[in-house]
Amino acid sequence: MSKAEVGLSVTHRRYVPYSHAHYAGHLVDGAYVLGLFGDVATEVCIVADGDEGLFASYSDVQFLQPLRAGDMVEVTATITRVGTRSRELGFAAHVVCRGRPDRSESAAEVLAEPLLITRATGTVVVPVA
Ligand SMILES: C/C=C/C(=O)SCCNC(=O)CCNC(=O)[C@H](O)C(C)(C)COP(=O)(O)OP(=O)(O)OC[C@H]1O[C@@H](n2cnc3c(N)ncnc32)[C@H](O)[C@@H]1OP(=O)(O)O
Repeated sequence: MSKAEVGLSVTHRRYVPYSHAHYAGHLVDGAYVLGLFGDVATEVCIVADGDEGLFASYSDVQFLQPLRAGDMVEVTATITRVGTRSRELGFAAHVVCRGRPDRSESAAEVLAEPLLITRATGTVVVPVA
């Protein structure tokens, strides 16, 4: 039986390796964050419906701030609508720690406030219960 309900959420936290730097200033491509959203959506589907689910579409994606190699990023997916087999999810990615190369090569700090870098809305589809 489905446990899907509005408000159910899952959070993942991950270090962004320097191997993923893609642009000047060690910026990471936007697709990297969408990959993280896919992973956290998968766990939502498992928790709610006992299946990995399939990502059907994004209705909105906003890249609000850059993500950089060396960041510690937290991604959250929250169910915002429950259909028969579809579940609409709201996504947010926040940087919680960031490097301080001005201090030393490996210096880094916890940000005073998590920095919202990406927001999205998407729909996953699960099998019939
Ligand atoms: C968790 C993350 C996983 C991934 O990242 S997987 C990798 C990327 N995704 C894929 O490869 C998926 C490829 N797409 C598909 O296989 C199919 O395409 C779907 C399984 C997603 C849907 O196909 P079908 O099962 O035949 O859909 P239907 O029976 O027409 O509709 C079932 C429910 O799904 C909603 N829906 C279908 N397509 C979309 C869409 N494009 N955007 C939003 N919703 C969609 C409908 O409305 C309905 O909803 P209601 O059950 O609540 O009534």
